[in-house]
Amino acid sequence: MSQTVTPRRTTRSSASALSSVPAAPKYRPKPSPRRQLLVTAAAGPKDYDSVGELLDALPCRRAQAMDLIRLLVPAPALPLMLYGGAATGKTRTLLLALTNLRPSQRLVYASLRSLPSPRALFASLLSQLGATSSSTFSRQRLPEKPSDFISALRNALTGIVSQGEVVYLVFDNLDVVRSWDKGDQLLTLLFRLHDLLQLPQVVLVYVSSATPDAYYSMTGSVEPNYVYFSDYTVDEARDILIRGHPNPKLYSSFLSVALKPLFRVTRRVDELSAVLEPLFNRYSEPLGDLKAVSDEGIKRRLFEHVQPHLAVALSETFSVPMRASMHEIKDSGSAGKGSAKRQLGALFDSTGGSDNRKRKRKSSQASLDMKDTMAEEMLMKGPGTFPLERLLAIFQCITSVSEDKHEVECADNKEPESGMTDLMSDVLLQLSTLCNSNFLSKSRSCPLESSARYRSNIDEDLALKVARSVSFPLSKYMYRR
Ligand SMILES: Nc1ncnc2c1ncn2[C@@H]1O[C@H](COP(=O)(O)OP(=O)(O)OP(=O)(O)O)[C@@H](O)[C@H]1O
Repeated sequence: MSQTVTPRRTTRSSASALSSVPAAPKYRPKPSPRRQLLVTAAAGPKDYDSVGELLDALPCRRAQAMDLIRLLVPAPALPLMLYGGAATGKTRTLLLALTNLRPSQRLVYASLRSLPSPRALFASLLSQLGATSSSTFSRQRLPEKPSDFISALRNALTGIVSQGEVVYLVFDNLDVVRSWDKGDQLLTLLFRLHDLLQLPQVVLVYVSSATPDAYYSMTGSVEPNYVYFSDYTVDEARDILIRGHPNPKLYSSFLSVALKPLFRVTRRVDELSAVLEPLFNRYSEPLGDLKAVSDEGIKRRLFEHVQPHLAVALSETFSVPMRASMHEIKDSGSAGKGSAKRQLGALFDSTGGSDNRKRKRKSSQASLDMKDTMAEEMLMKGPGTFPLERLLAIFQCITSVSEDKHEVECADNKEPESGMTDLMSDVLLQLSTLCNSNFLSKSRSCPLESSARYRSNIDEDLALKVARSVSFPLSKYMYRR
């Protein structure tokens, strides 16, 4: 029965309608009878229970799971793209939805984040399809050229689908490919696979933290169906964390004090769970054998007990992993250091670093008033964007200040402070980590410069805390009107 169902083809506008469906089950309209039928059809005769179990295992991702079950039904199924921010449950939902489909299916899964090159990707796919173990492909003869890869892939897939199996070919963390050498060419190839393979029993699934717009210039001839994974709200994160907890009542009262501050630092439910678990043990310590909070007084006592540990957890969650030693940072040379330091005082202002002191001296009361109004307007607009060069310049200044302090400490035979010794120079890696964790977001590029611009999503308090953790005197350099 499921074979005859052809999934609806979404357009970009219907995709955005999809994306606007709230993730929380309570807001989702009841599925129509037709939709329920499709779900049951996809799940197979005895599987209604397992669809329920599947949805239970995916708190706050009910809408996406239902869409996936419907859209993954073979065949022919159009390619599918799952997109949304980091750790929004894309992989988890997809893999669980796939396990819920009929048994005669083959999953070929490539996480591009863990593969270093196109060649490694080709090798992984072919080996999962059993093609590399056959006499036709020895390890030395793995295809280098895309055309050889396509023909090897088609051969391997044809053998499998001719035996009645459906193959799901999943490309997870697709956005990573954009940073590969000739990544655009590979992406074009991956998006054209549907046309190149011409195998309706092969369902292509792309998973990306970048939005579909990021791939406009390289889309294939068939537009995929889209499923959007919105960021979790704090309430959704709370629902996910409480699910399956052995003491949900006490955990819930703990989360009411601990979750919000941590949620400002990370929205990843896996990270939150890891940080919260030991804190919860601390929180419940004063209760002894008691399993619940009986009144507000006890609640307050428990909060006071956990508060210092929460503060430590917050500062630990802020600290960025650091790898390189100060010796590596010294490679940037001392010649540029002086000039970098001279600029430092103006770098954190809201004007992009332009010096407006001279003009200020001359300003009349009217122009001061106008400036105040503009400042207010800027505040209302929120943080502006900045180019990568500006971030690099700030980073260089921070490392040069840290380096100087380190040198003074060494000269005084003092033990250097820990944060100072390991500021790393790999700023691009940090930039990507910051973007992935939503501390920075990539904004639209400037039409004149045509280079990417970034926006900081953190507030001043957090910036000051991070600066403290690396002993950088940020407040000295903050621009105040
Ligand atoms: N709704 C949820 N219920 C339970 N766990 C979840 C949920 N959403 C995410 N997680 C957990 O968060 C972690 C990240 O989830 P997952 O890898 O599916 O996210 P993703 O969107 O694919 O992330 P990325 O884009 O970084 O690859 C996993 O440990 C996963 O189990």
